[in-house]
Amino acid sequence: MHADVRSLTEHRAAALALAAPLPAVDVLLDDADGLVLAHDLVTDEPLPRWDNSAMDGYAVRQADVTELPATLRVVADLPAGSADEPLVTPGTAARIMTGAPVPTGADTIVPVEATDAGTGTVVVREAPPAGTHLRRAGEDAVPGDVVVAAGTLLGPAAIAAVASLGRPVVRAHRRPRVAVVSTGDELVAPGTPLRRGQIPDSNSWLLAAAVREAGGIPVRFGPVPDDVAVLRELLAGLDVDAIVTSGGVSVGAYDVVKAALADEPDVEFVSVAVQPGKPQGLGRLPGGTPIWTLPGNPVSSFASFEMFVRPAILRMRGLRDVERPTRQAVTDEGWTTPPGRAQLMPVRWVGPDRVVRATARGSGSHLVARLALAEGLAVIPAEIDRVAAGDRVTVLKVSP
Ligand SMILES: Nc1nc2c(c(=O)[nH]1)N[C@H]1C(S)=C(S)[C@@H](COP(=O)(O)OP(=O)(O)OC[C@H]3O[C@@H](n4cnc5c(N)ncnc54)[C@H](O)[C@@H]3O)O[C@H]1N2
Ligand code: MOO
Repeated sequence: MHADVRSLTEHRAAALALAAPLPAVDVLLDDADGLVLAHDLVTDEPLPRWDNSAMDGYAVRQADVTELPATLRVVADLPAGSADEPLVTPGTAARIMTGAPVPTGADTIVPVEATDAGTGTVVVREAPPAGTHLRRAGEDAVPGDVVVAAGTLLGPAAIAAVASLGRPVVRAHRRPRVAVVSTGDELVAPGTPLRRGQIPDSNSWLLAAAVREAGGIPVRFGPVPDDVAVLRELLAGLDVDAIVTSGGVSVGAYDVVKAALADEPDVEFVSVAVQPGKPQGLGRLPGGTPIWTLPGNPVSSFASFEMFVRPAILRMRGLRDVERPTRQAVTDEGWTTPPGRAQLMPVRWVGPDRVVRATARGSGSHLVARLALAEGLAVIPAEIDRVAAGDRVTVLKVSP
């Protein structure tokens, strides 16, 4: 392998090394969904906070219901939320609803279905063993327990756990704001009439959606012309956490991204032994903002984002696991792969463990329309020159 060619793994590590979890901020629970908790959330109270009833029924003393039927005097009525603290003495019961604190003296809950549902007195026909239908203080968590660990993605269940501790605010990593800049004189906004040579910009939309899907906040620019001064000015004025560009990084005469960043000491341009996605750049701008410069071919942009940018965004959000799930599959068809380069082949499922290429035309980096069929990227190692029908491949699951 040529000295300035990097392996997919090496470039991925370099891309990820640019990212660190963003600072934590206080976030209202309403806004916490999808953020990542920045510290262990420890309870200082038991959960449940007190013994409470798991059933609508009667709180009784077990000794009073050993012989059945038993008639007990009802001394209290305890809906959920009741602050009453009655005493259940021998021969008495308290009517109680699910969630109400169990009164002192009672050790058993008799469901209403096992009684005559009386309010002055109650006849108990059947009684469960002592302790039944009682939800004990601390059986969910005791003081000092980590209820939600740092690094947890705050989904519905984790947010419920936070709320149940009585915390209206959590400290979570803020989402990265990621500028997406597509470059190329040939590009116009979708909807603009095309003259010969022009095409609609699709990468800024692709990358903005990919940033959002990765949990970042995209700030989309594009298309930016092949003008070094314009691009430099745009990049210098950005107030974001990271930047992704598309286009202008190969060896063409008008490769604007490469030209604009050529003198940046902390930005490097390399060839990566992968197809699609060979020409790549990455590094930091003078203020420290990480930048990944992806090739302009749409499938190359897509695959490069998957490999190099998505994991970095996940890390900035505070996630520890930044990998896509993979699945082993058998391919129903064969294809050739470029010698000495790993291949990222867009595939779709044709059975639970079987894939074919998303398009029969393969991994061609311009096949943007057919890219929409891709459900995964088969990652074919650089040493493999040919994939045969029936071969096992590792598939990165990229569709939601
Ligand atoms: N002589 C060589 N030519 C090329 C090489 C090489 O090694 N030697 N590498 C090829 C590979 S591989 C790739 S990938 C591309 C990467 O080129 P750039 O990153 O400089 O991208 P552009 O030249 O700007 O564009 C390439 C292609 O993609 C289209 N494009 C660009 N931006 C968008 C966009 N936002 N939306 C839709 N389509 C876009 C553009 O029109 C070009 O067709 O270089 C090869 N060439
Ligand atoms: O490596 Mo390029 O990304 O194939 O078209």
